[in-house]
Amino acid sequence: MQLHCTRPGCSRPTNVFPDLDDAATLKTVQQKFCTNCGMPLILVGRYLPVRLLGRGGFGAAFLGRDRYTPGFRPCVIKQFQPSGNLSAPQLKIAQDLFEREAEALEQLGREHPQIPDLFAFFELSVANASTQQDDKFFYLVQEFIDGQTLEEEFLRQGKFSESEVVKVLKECLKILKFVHENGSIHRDIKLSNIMRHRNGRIYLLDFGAVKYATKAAGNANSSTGIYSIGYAPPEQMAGGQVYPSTDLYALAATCVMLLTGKQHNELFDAYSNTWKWQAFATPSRLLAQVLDQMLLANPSQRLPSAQAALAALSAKPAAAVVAPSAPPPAAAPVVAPPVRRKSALPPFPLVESLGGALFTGFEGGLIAIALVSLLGTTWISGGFWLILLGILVLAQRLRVIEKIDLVILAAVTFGIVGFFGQLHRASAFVALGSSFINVLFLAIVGGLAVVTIAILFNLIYKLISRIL
Ligand SMILES: Nc1ncnc2c1ncn2[C@@H]1O[C@H](COP(=O)(O)OP(=O)(O)OP(=O)(O)O)[C@@H](O)[C@H]1O
Repeated sequence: MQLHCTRPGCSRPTNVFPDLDDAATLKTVQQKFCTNCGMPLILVGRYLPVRLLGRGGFGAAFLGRDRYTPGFRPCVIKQFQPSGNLSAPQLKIAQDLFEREAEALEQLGREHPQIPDLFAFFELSVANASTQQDDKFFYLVQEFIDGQTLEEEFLRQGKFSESEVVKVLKECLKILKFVHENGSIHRDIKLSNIMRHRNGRIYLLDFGAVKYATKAAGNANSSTGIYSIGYAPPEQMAGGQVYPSTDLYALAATCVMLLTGKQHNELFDAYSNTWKWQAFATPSRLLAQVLDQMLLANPSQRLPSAQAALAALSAKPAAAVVAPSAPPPAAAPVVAPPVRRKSALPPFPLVESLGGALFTGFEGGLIAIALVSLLGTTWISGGFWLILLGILVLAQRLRVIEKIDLVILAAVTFGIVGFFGQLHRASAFVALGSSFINVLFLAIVGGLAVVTIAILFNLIYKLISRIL
């Protein structure tokens, strides 16, 4: 069996112990030490670090096994190292803070199914041969989530669809609502701290509060450094007070990366202090409004809570732009991005509307053929035709169907009408016959007609938007 040394900087951390392949020996062996640096490998006699998962500025995360459970339950062992050379009183503060934050994490993990359970927290004093002093290490052991972080998914697949982003956003907001209502703030929401279990469930990982504990001991007056650049809002970057809305900003920054497939430095214009993400994605108006409200630089103007963001997401688009009740931003520490003058009408991208029109026309032609074939040229078939067309337009507008769905749906309908439609009964189309080619011809003509109307409509629409 392989055990991984947790001493930072150990030059040969991988240790192989063939005798530990035997489960009975693994359960009873007293201790094993790193063959390179002498660090004890079986932590508090129980947890076995097996593999390094990642190393950050505050320590490292290891995949571990719990040898006190029958199946050697997998777990994640997180190691935090207080920054700098701390004096004895500073180290004491670090210990107290770490303990307090671990208690908060224990409660959150126990009570919320989408926050990993905390199994153990402990500190370890290990002699350091080169300094002749004891090194102190802090460990948290928590539930292993068998899945992938959104960062891994993002690097593999690129941008997410709008519905995937909305799912992630809503799930995280619900978890944050619980976290905030319990008096905690995550402080470090980002792609690598959101995980999707293999069963699809979203988890929130890595509460920065524990990092805060180890850092704050070094500089009790500052909260600097407990954030990730690109995700953290101005108040956090400036080392100021953090609020629940600090987490909302970071979550929205995460979502715009997922929506656009771009890194935050491509989406944020530091010169004008504004987000430019809408140049790379055209989500529904409601989602765009909510994300923009979460991304406001001034915390007093930002959506104030996860509950407010969830409510805004299920509100009608116009309601989402209403600013939250907040104190006036007179003495605001940060500059809010300039409010863009928006047209009273929603954006209507030309390419999207032409695609939609082509699809609607194509489908309209096919549905007309099917209905006339089945019901004849009656008021009933006309009424059905209008209802079905209305549903199609609405489904596109609400983005229930979009992009590749349109092509698949058009192909499926075309196949059904072409192969199974009783076309010969359509008196209006008898002249054209019921062959496959004629169906295609009719559908294309229908599509082109609607495209022409859509172009005219778009021109008129733009004209009205400009006047308004
Ligand atoms: N509870 C967990 N279950 C499964 N994997 C985890 C868990 N916690 C962390 N990981 C994995 O370990 C990796 C490293 O975690 P860690 O929190 O140390 O780093 P990070 O979040 O990438 O960096 P930083 O410390 O800068 O925030 C994560 O990216 C994730 O893949």
